[in-house]
Amino acid sequence: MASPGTRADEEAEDLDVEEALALVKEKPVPSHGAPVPAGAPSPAAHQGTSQGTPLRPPGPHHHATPWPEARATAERAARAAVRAAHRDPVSAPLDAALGLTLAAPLAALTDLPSFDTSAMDGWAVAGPGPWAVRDEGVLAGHAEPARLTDGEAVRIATGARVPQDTTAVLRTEHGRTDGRDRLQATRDVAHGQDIRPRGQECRRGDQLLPVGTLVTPAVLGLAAAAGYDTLTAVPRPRVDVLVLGDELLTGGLPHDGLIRDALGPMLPPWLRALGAEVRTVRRIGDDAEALYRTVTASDADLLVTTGGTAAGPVDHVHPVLDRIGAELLVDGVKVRPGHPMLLARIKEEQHLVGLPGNPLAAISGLLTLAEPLLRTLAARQAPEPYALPLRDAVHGHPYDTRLVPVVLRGDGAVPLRYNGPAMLRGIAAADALAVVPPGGARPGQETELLDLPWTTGGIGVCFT
Ligand SMILES: Nc1nc2c(c(=O)[nH]1)N[C@H]1C(S)=C(S)[C@@H](COP(=O)(O)OP(=O)(O)OC[C@H]3O[C@@H](n4cnc5c(N)ncnc54)[C@H](O)[C@@H]3O)O[C@H]1N2
Ligand code: MOO
Repeated sequence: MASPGTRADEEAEDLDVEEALALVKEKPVPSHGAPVPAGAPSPAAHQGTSQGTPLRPPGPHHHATPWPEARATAERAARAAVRAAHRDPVSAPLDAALGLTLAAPLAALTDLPSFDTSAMDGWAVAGPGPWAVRDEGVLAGHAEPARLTDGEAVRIATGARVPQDTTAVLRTEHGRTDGRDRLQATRDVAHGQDIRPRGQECRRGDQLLPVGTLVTPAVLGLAAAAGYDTLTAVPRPRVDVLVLGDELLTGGLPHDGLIRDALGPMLPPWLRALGAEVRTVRRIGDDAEALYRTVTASDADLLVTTGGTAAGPVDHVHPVLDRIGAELLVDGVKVRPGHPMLLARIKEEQHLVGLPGNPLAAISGLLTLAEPLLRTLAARQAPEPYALPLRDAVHGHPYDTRLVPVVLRGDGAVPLRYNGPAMLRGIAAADALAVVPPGGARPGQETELLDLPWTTGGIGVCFT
Protein backbone atom coordinates (compact mmCIF):
# COMPACT_ATOMS: atom_id res chain seq x y z
CA MET A 1 0.00 0.00 0.00
CA ALA A 2 1.11 3.55 -0.67
CA SER A 3 1.82 5.84 2.21
CA PRO A 4 1.91 9.61 1.94
CA GLY A 5 4.95 11.76 2.40
CA THR A 6 7.66 9.37 1.31
CA ARG A 7 8.62 11.18 -1.89
CA ALA A 8 9.32 14.76 -2.78
CA ASP A 9 6.55 17.35 -2.91
CA GLU A 10 6.98 17.90 -6.63
CA GLU A 11 5.98 14.34 -7.33
CA ALA A 12 2.93 14.52 -5.10
CA GLU A 13 1.98 17.61 -7.10
CA ASP A 14 2.27 15.61 -10.35
CA LEU A 15 -0.12 13.11 -8.93
CA ASP A 16 -2.64 15.81 -8.17
CA VAL A 17 -2.36 16.91 -11.77
CA GLU A 18 -2.92 13.34 -12.95
CA GLU A 19 -6.03 12.96 -10.85
CA ALA A 20 -7.32 16.37 -11.91
CA LEU A 21 -6.67 15.66 -15.58
CA ALA A 22 -8.67 12.51 -15.39
CA LEU A 23 -11.79 14.44 -14.56
CA VAL A 24 -11.66 17.92 -16.02
CA LYS A 25 -12.28 18.99 -19.59
CA GLU A 26 -8.90 19.81 -21.06
CA LYS A 27 -8.41 23.28 -22.57
CA PRO A 28 -6.11 23.73 -25.57
CA VAL A 29 -3.53 26.48 -25.28
CA PRO A 30 -2.85 27.55 -28.87
CA SER A 31 0.54 29.23 -28.38
CA HIS A 32 2.20 26.13 -26.85
CA GLY A 33 0.22 23.53 -28.68
CA ALA A 34 -0.20 21.52 -25.50
CA PRO A 35 -3.41 22.11 -23.59
CA VAL A 36 -3.38 22.80 -19.89
CA PRO A 37 -6.26 22.07 -17.58
CA ALA A 38 -7.65 24.81 -15.43
CA GLY A 39 -5.43 25.21 -12.40
CA ALA A 40 -2.73 22.81 -13.51
CA PRO A 41 0.83 23.90 -12.93
CA SER A 42 2.81 24.68 -16.09
CA PRO A 43 5.91 22.68 -17.04
CA ALA A 44 8.01 25.69 -16.12
CA ALA A 45 6.45 25.83 -12.67
CA HIS A 46 7.27 22.16 -12.19
CA GLN A 47 10.88 22.67 -12.99
CA GLY A 48 11.30 26.01 -11.32
CA THR A 49 13.03 27.27 -14.48
CA SER A 50 12.29 30.11 -16.84
CA GLN A 51 10.43 29.40 -20.05
CA GLY A 52 12.60 28.11 -22.87
CA THR A 53 15.07 26.09 -20.82
CA PRO A 54 15.17 22.38 -21.70
CA LEU A 55 12.80 20.16 -19.70
CA ARG A 56 14.58 18.63 -16.77
CA PRO A 57 13.04 16.38 -14.17
CA PRO A 58 13.32 17.28 -10.50
CA GLY A 59 15.52 15.20 -8.21
CA PRO A 60 13.46 12.08 -7.44
CA HIS A 61 13.07 11.25 -11.15
CA HIS A 62 16.74 10.91 -11.93
CA HIS A 63 16.88 7.14 -11.67
CA ALA A 64 13.72 6.62 -13.73
CA THR A 65 14.17 5.21 -17.22
CA PRO A 66 12.69 6.99 -20.26
CA TRP A 67 9.67 5.11 -21.59
CA PRO A 68 11.12 3.94 -24.96
CA GLU A 69 14.32 2.85 -23.24
CA ALA A 70 12.37 0.87 -20.61
CA ARG A 71 10.66 -1.10 -23.39
CA ALA A 72 13.98 -1.73 -25.12
CA THR A 73 15.52 -2.89 -21.83
CA ALA A 74 12.68 -5.38 -21.30
CA GLU A 75 13.17 -6.75 -24.81
CA ARG A 76 16.93 -7.05 -24.32
CA ALA A 77 16.46 -8.79 -20.97
CA ALA A 78 14.20 -11.36 -22.62
CA ARG A 79 16.71 -11.98 -25.42
CA ALA A 80 19.40 -12.69 -22.85
CA ALA A 81 17.02 -15.03 -20.98
CA VAL A 82 16.22 -16.92 -24.20
CA ARG A 83 19.95 -17.44 -24.78
CA ALA A 84 20.44 -18.61 -21.17
CA ALA A 85 17.41 -20.89 -20.90
CA HIS A 86 17.65 -22.99 -24.12
CA ARG A 87 14.02 -24.07 -23.91
CA ASP A 88 13.20 -26.81 -26.39
CA PRO A 89 10.32 -26.36 -28.82
CA VAL A 90 7.07 -28.04 -27.85
CA SER A 91 4.78 -30.24 -29.88
CA ALA A 92 1.35 -28.69 -29.39
CA PRO A 93 -1.92 -30.31 -30.49
CA LEU A 94 -3.80 -27.98 -32.83
CA ASP A 95 -6.44 -27.17 -30.24
CA ALA A 96 -3.74 -25.92 -27.86
CA ALA A 97 -1.57 -24.09 -30.38
CA LEU A 98 -3.44 -20.82 -30.90
CA GLY A 99 -1.14 -17.90 -30.15
CA LEU A 100 2.08 -19.91 -30.21
CA THR A 101 4.91 -19.13 -32.62
CA LEU A 102 6.08 -21.75 -35.10
CA ALA A 103 9.51 -23.14 -34.17
CA ALA A 104 9.71 -25.18 -37.38
CA PRO A 105 8.54 -24.27 -40.87
CA LEU A 106 5.12 -25.58 -41.79
CA ALA A 107 5.79 -27.85 -44.78
CA ALA A 108 2.88 -29.52 -46.55
CA LEU A 109 2.51 -33.19 -45.55
CA THR A 110 0.38 -33.79 -48.64
CA ASP A 111 -0.50 -32.31 -52.01
CA LEU A 112 -3.38 -29.85 -51.72
CA PRO A 113 -5.84 -30.73 -53.00
CA SER A 114 -4.68 -34.30 -52.56
CA PHE A 115 -6.79 -35.49 -55.54
CA ASP A 116 -8.45 -33.86 -58.57
CA THR A 117 -11.55 -32.28 -57.10
CA SER A 118 -14.77 -30.84 -58.42
CA ALA A 119 -15.03 -27.11 -57.61
CA MET A 120 -18.80 -27.05 -58.22
CA ASP A 121 -21.99 -29.06 -57.91
CA GLY A 122 -22.96 -30.32 -61.41
CA TRP A 123 -21.75 -33.02 -63.75
CA ALA A 124 -18.30 -34.37 -64.52
CA VAL A 125 -18.21 -34.67 -68.31
CA ALA A 126 -15.85 -36.34 -70.77
CA GLY A 127 -15.41 -34.86 -74.24
CA PRO A 128 -17.85 -32.55 -76.04
CA GLY A 129 -21.59 -32.85 -75.25
CA PRO A 130 -24.31 -33.90 -75.35
CA TRP A 131 -23.52 -36.56 -72.77
CA ALA A 132 -25.18 -39.72 -71.52
CA VAL A 133 -25.69 -39.37 -67.75
CA ARG A 134 -24.81 -42.26 -65.47
CA ASP A 135 -27.35 -43.37 -62.88
CA GLU A 136 -25.03 -43.18 -59.84
CA GLY A 137 -23.66 -39.78 -58.76
CA VAL A 138 -20.33 -38.97 -57.07
CA LEU A 139 -20.29 -37.42 -53.61
CA ALA A 140 -17.47 -35.88 -51.57
CA GLY A 141 -15.67 -38.34 -49.30
CA HIS A 142 -16.45 -41.40 -51.35
CA ALA A 143 -14.19 -43.97 -52.98
CA GLU A 144 -12.67 -43.30 -56.38
CA PRO A 145 -15.42 -43.26 -59.02
CA ALA A 146 -15.18 -45.32 -62.20
CA ARG A 147 -13.47 -43.53 -65.11
CA LEU A 148 -15.63 -41.74 -67.66
CA THR A 149 -15.71 -42.66 -71.29
CA ASP A 150 -15.98 -40.04 -74.00
CA GLY A 151 -19.57 -38.72 -74.24
CA GLU A 152 -20.39 -39.75 -70.69
CA ALA A 153 -21.34 -37.56 -67.69
CA VAL A 154 -21.92 -38.23 -64.01
CA ARG A 155 -23.60 -36.14 -61.31
CA ILE A 156 -20.90 -34.72 -58.99
CA ALA A 157 -20.83 -32.72 -55.76
CA THR A 158 -18.39 -29.95 -54.79
CA GLY A 159 -15.30 -31.50 -53.22
CA ALA A 160 -15.87 -34.97 -54.73
CA ARG A 161 -13.10 -36.75 -56.60
CA VAL A 162 -13.50 -36.30 -60.35
CA PRO A 163 -13.44 -39.58 -62.29
CA GLN A 164 -10.43 -40.23 -64.47
CA ASP A 165 -10.66 -38.81 -68.01
CA THR A 166 -13.06 -36.08 -66.92
CA THR A 167 -12.46 -33.08 -69.19
CA ALA A 168 -14.58 -30.51 -67.28
CA VAL A 169 -17.22 -30.01 -64.64
CA LEU A 170 -20.46 -28.52 -65.90
CA ARG A 171 -22.25 -26.51 -63.20
CA THR A 172 -25.82 -27.50 -62.37
CA GLU A 173 -27.07 -24.13 -63.58
CA HIS A 174 -25.26 -24.47 -66.93
CA GLY A 175 -26.75 -27.78 -68.07
CA ARG A 176 -30.15 -29.42 -68.61
CA THR A 177 -31.17 -32.97 -69.28
CA ASP A 178 -33.72 -33.90 -71.93
CA GLY A 179 -36.35 -36.62 -71.59
CA ARG A 180 -33.88 -39.31 -72.73
CA ASP A 181 -31.33 -38.49 -69.98
CA ARG A 182 -29.10 -36.67 -72.42
CA LEU A 183 -27.20 -33.78 -70.84
CA GLN A 184 -26.89 -30.55 -72.86
CA ALA A 185 -24.66 -27.61 -71.95
CA THR A 186 -26.42 -24.24 -72.04
CA ARG A 187 -23.10 -22.40 -72.50
CA ASP A 188 -19.57 -23.16 -73.70
CA VAL A 189 -17.54 -25.52 -71.55
CA ALA A 190 -13.79 -24.90 -71.40
CA HIS A 191 -11.38 -27.79 -71.03
CA GLY A 192 -10.56 -28.31 -67.33
CA GLN A 193 -13.29 -25.94 -66.19
CA ASP A 194 -14.22 -26.15 -62.47
CA ILE A 195 -11.74 -28.93 -61.78
CA ARG A 196 -9.24 -28.24 -58.98
CA PRO A 197 -6.25 -30.31 -60.03
CA ARG A 198 -4.29 -32.22 -57.42
CA GLY A 199 -1.44 -30.06 -56.03
CA GLN A 200 -2.98 -26.78 -57.24
CA GLU A 201 -2.30 -25.09 -53.88
CA CYS A 202 0.86 -26.95 -52.89
CA ARG A 203 2.89 -30.09 -53.42
CA ARG A 204 3.92 -32.30 -50.52
CA GLY A 205 7.07 -30.79 -48.96
CA ASP A 206 6.36 -27.22 -50.09
CA GLN A 207 6.99 -24.68 -47.32
CA LEU A 208 3.67 -23.10 -46.46
CA LEU A 209 4.80 -20.87 -43.57
CA PRO A 210 8.20 -19.96 -42.14
CA VAL A 211 9.57 -20.28 -38.59
CA GLY A 212 8.36 -17.37 -36.49
CA THR A 213 4.79 -17.33 -37.80
CA LEU A 214 2.16 -16.59 -35.19
CA VAL A 215 -0.39 -19.40 -34.98
CA THR A 216 -3.68 -17.73 -35.81
CA PRO A 217 -7.01 -19.49 -36.44
CA ALA A 218 -6.17 -19.39 -40.18
CA VAL A 219 -2.82 -21.10 -39.53
CA LEU A 220 -4.62 -23.82 -37.57
CA GLY A 221 -6.94 -24.36 -40.52
CA LEU A 222 -4.08 -24.53 -43.01
CA ALA A 223 -2.11 -26.89 -40.77
CA ALA A 224 -5.09 -29.23 -40.46
CA ALA A 225 -5.72 -29.14 -44.22
CA ALA A 226 -2.05 -29.92 -44.84
CA GLY A 227 -2.18 -32.99 -42.60
CA TYR A 228 -0.92 -31.79 -39.21
CA ASP A 229 -2.22 -32.99 -35.82
CA THR A 230 0.42 -31.12 -33.80
CA LEU A 231 2.61 -28.09 -34.39
CA THR A 232 6.23 -27.55 -33.38
CA ALA A 233 6.20 -24.27 -31.51
CA VAL A 234 8.08 -22.03 -29.12
CA PRO A 235 6.82 -22.80 -25.59
CA ARG A 236 4.69 -20.15 -23.93
CA PRO A 237 6.58 -18.20 -21.28
CA ARG A 238 5.36 -19.33 -17.86
CA VAL A 239 4.07 -16.55 -15.65
CA ASP A 240 3.12 -16.47 -11.97
CA VAL A 241 0.98 -13.52 -10.88
CA LEU A 242 1.26 -12.33 -7.28
CA VAL A 243 -1.44 -9.90 -6.17
CA LEU A 244 -0.31 -7.91 -3.13
CA GLY A 245 -2.43 -5.86 -0.72
CA ASP A 246 -4.43 -6.50 2.45
CA GLU A 247 -7.22 -4.23 1.28
CA LEU A 248 -8.43 -6.44 -1.57
CA LEU A 249 -11.73 -8.30 -1.76
CA THR A 250 -12.46 -11.03 -4.30
CA GLY A 251 -16.24 -10.59 -4.25
CA GLY A 252 -19.10 -8.34 -3.22
CA LEU A 253 -19.16 -4.61 -2.66
CA PRO A 254 -16.30 -2.52 -1.27
CA HIS A 255 -16.77 -1.87 2.45
CA ASP A 256 -14.86 -0.59 5.48
CA GLY A 257 -11.93 0.67 3.44
CA LEU A 258 -11.63 -2.61 1.55
CA ILE A 259 -11.87 -2.54 -2.25
CA ARG A 260 -12.37 -5.11 -4.98
CA ASP A 261 -9.26 -6.62 -6.53
CA ALA A 262 -9.45 -5.36 -10.13
CA LEU A 263 -6.12 -6.83 -11.22
CA GLY A 264 -6.72 -10.49 -10.34
CA PRO A 265 -9.49 -10.81 -12.95
CA MET A 266 -7.82 -8.52 -15.49
CA LEU A 267 -4.19 -9.57 -15.71
CA PRO A 268 -4.34 -13.34 -16.44
CA PRO A 269 -6.37 -13.06 -19.64
CA TRP A 270 -4.36 -10.03 -20.71
CA LEU A 271 -1.09 -11.87 -20.09
CA ARG A 272 -2.41 -14.83 -22.08
CA ALA A 273 -3.22 -12.50 -24.95
CA LEU A 274 0.41 -11.39 -24.80
CA GLY A 275 1.53 -15.00 -25.26
CA ALA A 276 1.96 -16.17 -21.66
CA GLU A 277 0.91 -19.35 -19.91
CA VAL A 278 -0.42 -18.04 -16.59
CA ARG A 279 0.22 -20.80 -14.10
CA THR A 280 -0.81 -19.28 -10.80
CA VAL A 281 -2.56 -16.19 -9.55
CA ARG A 282 -1.75 -15.91 -5.85
CA ARG A 283 -3.06 -13.32 -3.41
CA ILE A 284 -0.40 -12.63 -0.86
CA GLY A 285 -1.60 -9.63 1.17
CA ASP A 286 0.96 -7.21 2.54
CA ASP A 287 3.25 -9.93 3.85
CA ALA A 288 6.94 -9.56 3.03
CA GLU A 289 7.80 -13.05 4.23
CA ALA A 290 5.08 -14.67 2.10
CA LEU A 291 6.25 -12.63 -0.90
CA TYR A 292 9.84 -13.73 -0.31
CA ARG A 293 8.81 -17.39 0.00
CA THR A 294 6.62 -17.28 -3.12
CA VAL A 295 9.21 -15.51 -5.26
CA THR A 296 12.04 -17.84 -4.23
CA ALA A 297 9.87 -20.95 -4.77
CA SER A 298 8.73 -19.96 -8.26
CA ASP A 299 10.31 -21.43 -11.37
CA ALA A 300 8.27 -19.22 -13.71
CA ASP A 301 10.03 -17.38 -16.51
CA LEU A 302 8.32 -14.22 -15.35
CA LEU A 303 6.81 -13.21 -12.03
CA VAL A 304 4.34 -10.36 -12.16
CA THR A 305 3.57 -8.61 -8.89
CA THR A 306 0.87 -5.99 -8.40
CA GLY A 307 1.08 -3.21 -5.82
CA GLY A 308 3.77 -2.62 -3.26
CA THR A 309 6.13 -0.87 -5.69
CA ALA A 310 6.10 2.57 -4.05
CA ALA A 311 7.86 3.55 -0.86
CA GLY A 312 5.12 3.01 1.72
CA PRO A 313 5.55 1.02 4.93
CA VAL A 314 4.04 -2.14 3.41
CA ASP A 315 5.54 -1.76 -0.09
CA HIS A 316 7.57 -4.95 0.05
CA VAL A 317 8.65 -5.48 -3.55
CA HIS A 318 11.91 -3.54 -3.42
CA PRO A 319 13.04 -4.96 -0.04
CA VAL A 320 12.30 -8.53 -1.17
CA LEU A 321 14.18 -8.05 -4.45
CA ASP A 322 17.04 -6.63 -2.46
CA ARG A 323 16.98 -9.61 -0.09
CA ILE A 324 17.16 -12.16 -2.88
CA GLY A 325 19.93 -10.24 -4.63
CA ALA A 326 17.92 -9.48 -7.77
CA GLU A 327 19.30 -6.95 -10.21
CA LEU A 328 17.01 -3.99 -10.89
CA LEU A 329 17.12 -3.40 -14.65
CA VAL A 330 14.41 -0.75 -14.57
CA ASP A 331 13.46 1.01 -11.35
CA GLY A 332 10.80 3.53 -12.24
CA VAL A 333 9.87 4.72 -15.73
CA LYS A 334 9.21 8.23 -17.00
CA VAL A 335 5.63 7.43 -17.85
CA ARG A 336 2.26 8.44 -16.39
CA PRO A 337 0.47 6.57 -15.05
CA GLY A 338 2.67 3.80 -13.81
CA HIS A 339 5.97 5.46 -13.04
CA PRO A 340 6.89 3.21 -10.04
CA MET A 341 6.89 0.09 -12.29
CA LEU A 342 10.04 -1.99 -12.21
CA LEU A 343 11.84 -4.83 -13.95
CA ALA A 344 14.27 -7.06 -12.07
CA ARG A 345 16.45 -9.97 -13.12
CA ILE A 346 16.20 -12.67 -10.45
CA LYS A 347 18.24 -15.28 -12.32
CA GLU A 348 19.69 -15.29 -15.82
CA GLU A 349 16.48 -16.74 -17.17
CA GLN A 350 13.97 -15.45 -14.62
CA HIS A 351 12.56 -11.91 -14.35
CA LEU A 352 10.07 -10.04 -12.25
CA VAL A 353 7.90 -7.18 -13.43
CA GLY A 354 6.54 -5.11 -10.55
CA LEU A 355 3.30 -3.43 -11.58
CA PRO A 356 2.03 -0.51 -9.52
CA GLY A 357 -1.20 -1.14 -7.62
CA ASN A 358 -3.27 1.59 -9.23
CA PRO A 359 -5.11 -0.35 -11.95
CA LEU A 360 -4.42 1.89 -14.98
CA ALA A 361 -0.83 2.25 -13.75
CA ALA A 362 -0.64 -1.56 -13.72
CA ILE A 363 -1.80 -1.67 -17.36
CA SER A 364 0.84 0.90 -18.21
CA GLY A 365 3.46 -1.37 -16.62
CA LEU A 366 2.04 -4.37 -18.41
CA LEU A 367 2.37 -2.72 -21.82
CA THR A 368 5.69 -1.03 -21.08
CA LEU A 369 7.63 -3.91 -19.50
CA ALA A 370 5.70 -7.20 -19.64
CA GLU A 371 4.60 -6.88 -23.29
CA PRO A 372 8.09 -6.58 -24.85
CA LEU A 373 9.45 -9.19 -22.45
CA LEU A 374 6.74 -11.76 -23.15
CA ARG A 375 6.70 -11.01 -26.86
CA THR A 376 10.42 -11.72 -27.08
CA LEU A 377 10.24 -14.87 -24.91
CA ALA A 378 7.35 -16.12 -27.05
CA ALA A 379 9.32 -15.25 -30.23
CA ARG A 380 6.50 -13.09 -31.51
CA GLN A 381 7.10 -10.28 -33.99
CA ALA A 382 6.94 -6.73 -32.68
CA PRO A 383 3.76 -5.02 -33.86
CA GLU A 384 4.29 -2.41 -36.59
CA PRO A 385 4.32 0.97 -34.84
CA TYR A 386 1.56 3.23 -36.08
CA ALA A 387 0.30 6.72 -35.42
CA LEU A 388 -2.95 8.59 -35.94
CA PRO A 389 -3.87 12.23 -35.46
CA LEU A 390 -5.48 13.03 -32.11
CA ARG A 391 -8.88 14.65 -32.46
CA ASP A 392 -8.47 16.67 -29.27
CA ALA A 393 -5.48 18.13 -27.50
CA VAL A 394 -3.96 16.10 -24.69
CA HIS A 395 -2.19 17.76 -21.83
CA GLY A 396 1.32 16.41 -21.42
CA HIS A 397 3.34 15.66 -18.38
CA PRO A 398 6.27 18.08 -18.34
CA TYR A 399 8.96 15.42 -18.63
CA ASP A 400 7.25 12.03 -18.71
CA THR A 401 5.42 10.18 -21.48
CA ARG A 402 1.68 9.77 -20.88
CA LEU A 403 -0.37 6.76 -21.92
CA VAL A 404 -3.94 7.89 -22.52
CA PRO A 405 -6.89 5.66 -23.44
CA VAL A 406 -8.42 6.60 -26.81
CA VAL A 407 -11.17 5.37 -29.09
CA LEU A 408 -10.47 5.19 -32.82
CA ARG A 409 -12.99 7.11 -34.90
CA GLY A 410 -12.53 7.56 -38.65
CA ASP A 411 -8.89 8.38 -39.26
CA GLY A 412 -8.21 9.71 -35.79
CA ALA A 413 -7.99 8.92 -32.11
CA VAL A 414 -10.30 10.51 -29.56
CA PRO A 415 -8.81 10.81 -26.07
CA LEU A 416 -11.01 9.52 -23.28
CA ARG A 417 -11.63 11.40 -20.10
CA TYR A 418 -11.46 8.89 -17.26
CA ASN A 419 -7.75 8.23 -17.54
CA GLY A 420 -6.54 8.68 -13.95
CA PRO A 421 -4.13 6.07 -12.52
CA ALA A 422 -6.82 4.52 -10.33
CA MET A 423 -9.49 4.47 -13.06
CA LEU A 424 -10.49 1.72 -15.45
CA ARG A 425 -13.49 3.51 -16.91
CA GLY A 426 -11.53 4.99 -19.82
CA ILE A 427 -9.49 1.92 -20.73
CA ALA A 428 -12.56 -0.34 -20.57
CA ALA A 429 -14.13 1.76 -23.34
CA ALA A 430 -10.88 2.25 -25.27
CA ASP A 431 -9.52 0.84 -28.53
CA ALA A 432 -5.90 1.82 -27.84
CA LEU A 433 -3.54 3.82 -25.67
CA ALA A 434 -2.08 7.01 -27.14
CA VAL A 435 1.59 7.59 -26.38
CA VAL A 436 1.61 11.29 -25.55
CA PRO A 437 5.11 12.74 -25.49
CA PRO A 438 6.34 15.01 -22.70
CA GLY A 439 4.78 18.42 -23.20
CA GLY A 440 1.53 17.06 -24.64
CA ALA A 441 -0.06 16.83 -28.05
CA ARG A 442 -1.99 19.34 -30.17
CA PRO A 443 -5.26 18.52 -31.89
CA GLY A 444 -4.37 16.82 -35.18
CA GLN A 445 -0.91 15.78 -33.97
CA GLU A 446 0.13 12.33 -35.21
CA THR A 447 0.51 10.23 -32.07
CA GLU A 448 1.81 6.70 -31.62
CA LEU A 449 -0.83 4.19 -30.56
CA LEU A 450 -0.54 0.95 -28.63
CA ASP A 451 -3.28 -1.45 -29.62
CA LEU A 452 -5.13 -3.44 -27.00
CA PRO A 453 -5.03 -7.19 -27.62
CA TRP A 454 -8.73 -7.52 -28.31
CA THR A 455 -8.89 -4.65 -30.80
CA THR A 456 -6.14 -6.10 -32.97
CA GLY A 457 -7.91 -9.43 -33.12
CA GLY A 458 -5.52 -10.51 -30.39
CA ILE A 459 -5.86 -14.05 -31.76
CA GLY A 460 -8.56 -14.50 -29.19
CA VAL A 461 -6.48 -16.15 -26.50
CA CYS A 462 -7.84 -13.73 -23.94
CA PHE A 463 -11.36 -14.88 -24.75
CA THR A 464 -10.83 -18.60 -24.44
N1 LIG B 1 4.63 9.11 -1.43
C1 LIG B 1 4.36 8.57 -2.59
N2 LIG B 1 3.29 7.83 -2.71
C2 LIG B 1 3.01 7.28 -3.89
C3 LIG B 1 3.84 7.49 -5.00
C4 LIG B 1 4.98 8.28 -4.83
O1 LIG B 1 5.75 8.49 -5.77
N3 LIG B 1 5.22 8.78 -3.61
N4 LIG B 1 3.51 6.95 -6.19
C5 LIG B 1 2.11 6.78 -6.39
C6 LIG B 1 1.90 6.09 -7.60
S1 LIG B 1 2.14 7.00 -9.00
C7 LIG B 1 1.41 4.85 -7.65
S2 LIG B 1 1.01 4.14 -9.13
C8 LIG B 1 1.20 4.07 -6.47
C9 LIG B 1 1.91 2.75 -6.59
O2 LIG B 1 1.72 2.12 -5.43
P1 LIG B 1 2.06 0.63 -5.15
O3 LIG B 1 2.55 -0.06 -6.35
O4 LIG B 1 2.93 0.60 -3.95
O5 LIG B 1 0.64 0.03 -4.88
P2 LIG B 1 -0.24 0.07 -3.55
O6 LIG B 1 0.20 1.18 -2.67
O7 LIG B 1 -0.30 -1.27 -3.04
O8 LIG B 1 -1.61 0.46 -4.18
C10 LIG B 1 -1.84 1.69 -4.83
C11 LIG B 1 -3.34 1.84 -5.03
O9 LIG B 1 -3.81 0.81 -5.85
C12 LIG B 1 -4.81 0.05 -5.18
N5 LIG B 1 -4.65 -1.35 -5.57
C13 LIG B 1 -3.62 -2.14 -5.29
N6 LIG B 1 -3.82 -3.37 -5.78
C14 LIG B 1 -5.01 -3.34 -6.38
C15 LIG B 1 -5.79 -4.31 -7.05
N7 LIG B 1 -5.34 -5.57 -7.22
N8 LIG B 1 -6.99 -3.95 -7.53
C16 LIG B 1 -7.45 -2.68 -7.36
N9 LIG B 1 -6.75 -1.72 -6.75
C17 LIG B 1 -5.55 -2.04 -6.24
C18 LIG B 1 -4.53 0.26 -3.72
O10 LIG B 1 -5.64 0.01 -2.93
C19 LIG B 1 -4.10 1.71 -3.72
O11 LIG B 1 -5.23 2.54 -3.78
O12 LIG B 1 1.73 4.69 -5.34
C20 LIG B 1 1.43 6.07 -5.24
N10 LIG B 1 1.89 6.54 -4.01
O1 MOO C 1 0.48 7.70 -11.59
MO1 MOO C 1 0.94 6.27 -10.63
O2 MOO C 1 2.17 6.21 -11.77
O3 MOO C 1 -0.64 6.34 -10.17
O4 MOO C 1 0.72 5.16 -11.72
